[in-house]
Amino acid sequence: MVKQTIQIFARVKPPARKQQSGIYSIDDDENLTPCLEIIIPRDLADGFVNNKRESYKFIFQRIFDQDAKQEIIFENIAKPVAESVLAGYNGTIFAYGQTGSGKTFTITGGAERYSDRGIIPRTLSYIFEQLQKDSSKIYTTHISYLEIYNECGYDLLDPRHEASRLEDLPKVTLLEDTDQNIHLKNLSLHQATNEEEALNLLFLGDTNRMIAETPMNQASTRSHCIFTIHLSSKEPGSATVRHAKLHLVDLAGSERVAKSGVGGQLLTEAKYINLSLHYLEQVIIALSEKNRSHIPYRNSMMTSVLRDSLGGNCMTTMIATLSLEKRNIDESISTCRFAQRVALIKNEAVLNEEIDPRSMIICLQKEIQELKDELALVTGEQRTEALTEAELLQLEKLITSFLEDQDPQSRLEVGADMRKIHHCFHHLKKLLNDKKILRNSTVSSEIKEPDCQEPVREEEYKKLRDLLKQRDNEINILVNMLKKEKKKTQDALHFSSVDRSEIRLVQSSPFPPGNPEGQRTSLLSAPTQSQDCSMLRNRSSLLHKKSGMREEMSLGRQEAFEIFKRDHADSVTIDDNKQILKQRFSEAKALGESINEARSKIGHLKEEITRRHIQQVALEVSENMAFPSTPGQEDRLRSQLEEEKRRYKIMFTRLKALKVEIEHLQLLMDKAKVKLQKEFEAWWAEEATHLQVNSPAVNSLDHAKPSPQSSESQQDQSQLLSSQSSGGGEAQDQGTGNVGVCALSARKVSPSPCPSPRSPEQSSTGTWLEGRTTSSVPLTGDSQTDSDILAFLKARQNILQKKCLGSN
Ligand SMILES: Nc1ncnc2c1ncn2[C@@H]1O[C@H](COP(=O)(O)OP(=O)(O)OP(=O)(O)O)[C@@H](O)[C@H]1O
Repeated sequence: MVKQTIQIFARVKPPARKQQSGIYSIDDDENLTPCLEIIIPRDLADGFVNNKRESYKFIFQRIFDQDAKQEIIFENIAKPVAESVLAGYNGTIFAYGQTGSGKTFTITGGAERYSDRGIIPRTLSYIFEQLQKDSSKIYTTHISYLEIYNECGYDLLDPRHEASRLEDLPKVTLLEDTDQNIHLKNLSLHQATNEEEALNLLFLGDTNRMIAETPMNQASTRSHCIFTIHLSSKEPGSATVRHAKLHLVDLAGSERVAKSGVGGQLLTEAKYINLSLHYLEQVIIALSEKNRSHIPYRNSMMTSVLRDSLGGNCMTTMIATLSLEKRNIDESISTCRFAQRVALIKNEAVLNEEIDPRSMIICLQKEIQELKDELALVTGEQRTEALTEAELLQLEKLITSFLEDQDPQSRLEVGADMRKIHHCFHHLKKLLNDKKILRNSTVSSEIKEPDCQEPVREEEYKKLRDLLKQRDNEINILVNMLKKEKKKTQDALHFSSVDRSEIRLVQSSPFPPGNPEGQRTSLLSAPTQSQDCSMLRNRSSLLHKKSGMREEMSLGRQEAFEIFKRDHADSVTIDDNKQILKQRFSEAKALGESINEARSKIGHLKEEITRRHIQQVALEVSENMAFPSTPGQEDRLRSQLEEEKRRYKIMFTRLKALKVEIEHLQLLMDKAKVKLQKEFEAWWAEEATHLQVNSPAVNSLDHAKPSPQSSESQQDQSQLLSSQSSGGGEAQDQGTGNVGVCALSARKVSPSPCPSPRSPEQSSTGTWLEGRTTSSVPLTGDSQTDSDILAFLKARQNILQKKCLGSN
């Protein structure tokens, strides 16, 4: 058992804007306990008569200032917890802090750069790396991802679900067994056999979370997310299994409301906006008070799920995330105070071992049989009828195989039947006697043998002796040769088995340049390819389904999306990541080629060394004399071989790291795309509604719909579409009099007066609907599509207007 208080760390987020100095200071003298001092600016402190304190000090295990990199956070906070999980203890890391203070950044990571990976992906990477290294145990890893919003649990990893709202995800409920253990009903567990599979699950959960988020529920701020790695380990042949869980928790924003509103005191206790955080605080207070017998875990779902992590069987770590800006001072002090209380909580972590039921059943069945046999013997329940011929034959076979078995532990199992036991003894006696007689007869014949032989001459003896000696020498040489060859084969086998698993990745090169998406599967090792493909399929269909995006976009909508994408702030990140991906792919391709070269060089060198060896030994055997080997040449070959192996290892390690980076970048890009599409859909819907509300013409379109279009108008329409899709220089077209049809249409659609000049024809026709609607606006007759077209035209016009304004 390991007794430990909850470890508390603080992380200060870099400020969004240039920070006024002097709000906090960190004292992290190595010999002292690290201390964070928050200094209240004078103007704030003066305003509160009752609270003249100007600074607050808080002690933490360690404080990470603004410049602390994600890697440092992982190494210092998460790695020790991951290590205890690998040893079989439960672990929890939770981030606590106000909205925007960096909880998600710390736990999951930033969405822009690979180096911004947070604790979850880094921990997965570390755990799978360790599992690969340890061949003494059989490990199984499962992942679950739970979101708690408004006291309801949702399974973020349900792959079948095509939810676009949080409420559509499977609901997770709590069940408590008679031993008061909490079980989560409906929370799916997914096996992950390697890092990639686990990362795909993280991506699936994050995407579900993002898609389900609406401005109303603001899931990231108001909900808690618990990503759990379930690890089981077992030694081969043993019935004991160890189970450990690692919860990585991103809590909701810890904002409070002041009890007495504006006039209230700064820094006094205030209520949480989020109810389950309020219950979490109650649990923490109860646990930190001595002699409290009742701990109110059951008040909320989150405290019930994290029951073991808080004052139970778990190694728990809290990260207080702080956004130390002037306006956040009170929230930051609340966070630190909360952490100080948490630090008082003692946990007792034990190894969670249990007996594997299947192995247990086999052991018990064997024991029962043995006991039954013993009982039959003791109670004298014996059979009297003679054994049949078949039974006797069967018994003799058993005895033969028992005698032939080299294992000293082997047993002759005949059951609790005295007839069989007696027959065994008889048969063994018979065998023994037969052997004795045989031996006697051989010895007597051996003694007689010399009598029948002629006396051998002295000379012949000498010759034979020499020949024997020579043969002995030959045999010795050959045996040595054989031993060396055997060792080499073993080495080669070992190396090639390492190679095979490693090079699988290299062999699946080449990486066709310029198509990063298509390269994803080529980077995956063979056994997981099918799984990954299905993951990818899931992922891409998720992009469409989850974002509510139609599989097929109309041309207009596509064009609007292109413009939207181009102007979106995230497009820079996506482009940057695309560039980085391209670079990484070409680096991986080059590395793959070099690795293949190194591998074939290693093969040639090995062949050369073996060939030389065989030649030399063969020469020695045939000439019956030792030839001095040429050590210079062989040493040279060997050192070349070592050098190539070293080079190979270095390149391979780099390729592996590249592979992980590429996978991660692809996930980041996928995520960014989902976000972009989601935002586009929202904007599109908003534009369409706006248009429908503002323009009576759209409503009247429904009535005009069924009129079949003339071939002329159809031609108009196709011209219109082609001009739309050619895109680009609409703004210039306006000025040349060669007005683009879209621009013209857009002017017509606009419910508000367009800033661009109207043609006399347009002025005379009045509103856009009058007269020319169906011939110049590309309507299809389908109300949904038509409203899409109109929304697009409107949006397009808005953009053009903005552009005009911008250029003016
Ligand atoms: N240490 C950091 N370094 C760089 N950027 C950071 C850091 N911490 C947070 N950020 C950035 O600050 C923003 C807010 O962070 P984040 O979303 O992690 O906050 P949060 O506490 O999870 O908020 P919420 O409670 O709303 O989920 C993000 O854009 C994030 O990338």
